[in-house]
Amino acid sequence: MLWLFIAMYQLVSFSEQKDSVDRQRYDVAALARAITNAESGQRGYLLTGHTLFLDTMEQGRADTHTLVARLDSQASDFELIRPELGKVKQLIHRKFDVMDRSIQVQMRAGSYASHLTVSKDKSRELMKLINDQLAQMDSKLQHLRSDYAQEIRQRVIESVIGAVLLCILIIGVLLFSYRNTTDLLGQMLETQAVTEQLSHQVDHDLLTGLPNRRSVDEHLENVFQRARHVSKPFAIFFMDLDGFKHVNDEYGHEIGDALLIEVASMFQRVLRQTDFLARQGGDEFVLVVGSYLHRMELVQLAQRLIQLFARPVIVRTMALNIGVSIGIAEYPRHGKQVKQLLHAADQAMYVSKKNGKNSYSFDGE
Ligand SMILES: Nc1nc2c(ncn2[C@@H]2O[C@H](COP(=O)(O)OP(=O)(O)OP(=O)(O)O)[C@@H](O)[C@H]2O)c(=O)[nH]1
Repeated sequence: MLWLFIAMYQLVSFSEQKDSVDRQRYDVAALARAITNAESGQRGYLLTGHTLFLDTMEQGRADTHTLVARLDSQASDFELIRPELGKVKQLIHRKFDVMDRSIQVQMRAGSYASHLTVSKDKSRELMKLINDQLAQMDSKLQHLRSDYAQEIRQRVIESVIGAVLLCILIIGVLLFSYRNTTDLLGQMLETQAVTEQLSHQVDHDLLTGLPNRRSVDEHLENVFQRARHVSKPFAIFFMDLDGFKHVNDEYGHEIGDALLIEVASMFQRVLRQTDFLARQGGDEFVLVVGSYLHRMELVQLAQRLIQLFARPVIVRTMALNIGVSIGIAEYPRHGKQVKQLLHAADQAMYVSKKNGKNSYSFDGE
């Protein structure tokens, strides 16, 4: 990570230095042009005598001074060209000296003077020396530029490798944390499933899967509160199987268990979704009819339940003859409290037993 950071920092730094070298080379080339312009102005004046050319010469001189000053100020960054720059400054000074003198002679002579040929040769020689120094400067700068370009290439490669490694690292970390998260999620789901199973076991009968006695109390309390609020009746069916002990005694507890499971599903098949069926214990079941309009509905339901046992119940190819005795208590007719109603339904069930079993009775009737 630190390596990538350093490589990128150096990449930016070398790019800036390369740009700086390019600017320096541009100035060197511009300096050569500025001196040539000044010289052209001088020649133009010497040949034609037009002072207009003196302006060109002065412009060239001014540009030359500006560029020399700029190269000088930047030379601290480019120590390697300082010797050539020093020589160029001296040569330029001499060059402009020669040019100025030839102009003054021309002005005084008033026409083309013969000695100007000497001055022209000197000027040419100086220009050649200047150009040689400028060429050397440019060559050094060009070398420096290719060194920087090489460094930049190197840093680009390092940055790309660093970035790829960083990506691999990030992906690795993400995959690792994803795996940990999934494991954690799996454990949480497992814990949740175990918790749900445990809470289901607390409220349900293990054999039949029906709600147990504990749930009956809870459910009845809710139904009772709602019924009190909206002043609507509800009914409790207390159901006890007839002849169940005989099945146990004759075929064993295992068949008795299977019969209880079968009876639970037979009951569920004739009930509505709003009815609540629970196993109270042993061969006793409680049914809460949460909503009905007429007592006749309760009678019909009780008859349907009894009718279920009109034929033997088939359990593992065995035909078992049993029945069901039902006691019914209605709210608010048979009691205004849950306990009272449960007791009333239980009592009514005993009346059915007494009346010959496999029948239903309403409390007190
Ligand atoms: N197989 C099995 N038997 C159970 C279970 N719980 C209670 N019993 C038995 O169920 C029987 C219930 O007794 P009773 O209600 O007197 O039997 P019954 O033959 O239906 O008698 P009546 O109600 O008078 O008709 C007892 O023998 C209990 O041991 C159970 O979970 N599985």
